[in-house]
Amino acid sequence: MSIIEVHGLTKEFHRPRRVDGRFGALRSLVTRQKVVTRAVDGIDFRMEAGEFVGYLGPNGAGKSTTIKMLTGVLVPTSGTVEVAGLVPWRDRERNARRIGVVFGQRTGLWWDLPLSDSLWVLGRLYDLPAARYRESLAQLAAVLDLDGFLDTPVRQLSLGQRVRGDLAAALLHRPSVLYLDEPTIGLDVVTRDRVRATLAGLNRDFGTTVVLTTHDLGDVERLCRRIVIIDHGRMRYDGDVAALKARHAPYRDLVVHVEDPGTLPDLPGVRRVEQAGSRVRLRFDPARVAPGDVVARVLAGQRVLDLSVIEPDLATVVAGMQDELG
Ligand SMILES: Nc1ncnc2c1ncn2[C@@H]1O[C@H](COP(=O)(O)OP(=O)(O)OP(=O)(O)O)[C@@H](O)[C@H]1O
Repeated sequence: MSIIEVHGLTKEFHRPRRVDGRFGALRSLVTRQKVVTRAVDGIDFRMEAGEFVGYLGPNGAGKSTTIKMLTGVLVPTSGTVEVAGLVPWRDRERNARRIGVVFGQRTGLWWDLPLSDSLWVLGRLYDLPAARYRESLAQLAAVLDLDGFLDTPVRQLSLGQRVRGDLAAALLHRPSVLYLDEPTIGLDVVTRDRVRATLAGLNRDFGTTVVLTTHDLGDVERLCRRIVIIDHGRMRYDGDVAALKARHAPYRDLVVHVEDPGTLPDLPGVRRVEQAGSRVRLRFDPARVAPGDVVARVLAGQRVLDLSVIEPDLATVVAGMQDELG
C-alpha cells in the first residue's frame, strides 16, 4: 500500500471581484461576483514508503496549496488524499503525529527558548514517554550535530543551526512522512551541502518518506530520484530525473580548450554551440553518437589543453520544459 495516495485533488479559492472606480473598495465588499482561482486542478499521484520525491513547479503553480492539503491545513474542493491511511484534514491531530513539516523560511521553534527547551515542549505536546524522548533526542543530536548549540536560544542560532533545529523538531516524534519546503534557502554552500547530506541520511537510515518542495534544483539533483512537476495546478511530469533529462534534453556537451579552435574538424552529428576564445562547446546526442568517438576525434590531431563532458543539469531541463509549455 502506498503511504500517500492522491486522486483528482482540486482546490479552488474564491474571492470577491474587485470593482474599480468610485467607492470601488466598498462595492467590492458587497458584490456577489467572485473570482475563482483553481490553484490545484485534478492531481493524481502515489508515493511509496521510503521515497524521496521532489515536488516542483514555477511560482504560483500550486505546490504550497497541495502540501497544505496533504498536511491537513486546507480542505480540498474535490478529490481525495490519504496519508498513512488517514484523511489529513478530517483527522488533523492523528495526522500531525505521523508527519513532520519544515519550512526553510520560518521556524516552528520558540524564538526565546534554548533549542533544548523547544524540543522538550514538543516532546510533551507529542506525549512522548521520557525514555523515548531521550532516545530520539540523542539520536537526532548525533545525526544533526546539535550538541554545540542545544542550550542556545533559537534567536541566537545561525540559519544553518536553526534549520538543523527545525529538522530535529520535525523528526522528534519519528514521523513516517516529512514535508520540506525550501529547506536550504539562504544557506551558504557548505551548510547547504551538510543539510542535504543529513536529509539523504534521514531518508536512508530512518526510511522516512520525504516530499521536498524547492526552487533549488541542486537539492533535487542531489536528493530525489523521482520528481513531480506541476504548472497552473496541473501535473506535467511524474517520473525519474534521468528519464526527464533523456526526454527533454537528450544531449551531452563536450567542452574543449584547444590551442587553435579553427583546426577542430566538423563531425557528423556534432554541433558547435558556443565558442569563446580557445574554449569550444560541442553538442551531440549520446544515443546517436558515442561520446568516446567524439572525444577520440577531437583529441586526434589537436593540442587539447582541457576537456570535459557535461550532461544538462535539471535547471536547464526544467527551464526548457517551461518554455515548451509557454
Ligand atoms: N489563500 C488563497 N486565496 C486565494 N488564492 C490563493 C490562496 N493561496 C494561493 N492562492 C493562489 O493559488 C495559486 C497557487 O499558489 P501556491 O502558493 O500553491 O503556489 P506555489 O507553487 O506554492 O508558488 P511559490 O513557488 O511561489 O510558493 C496562485 O495563483 C495563488 O495566488
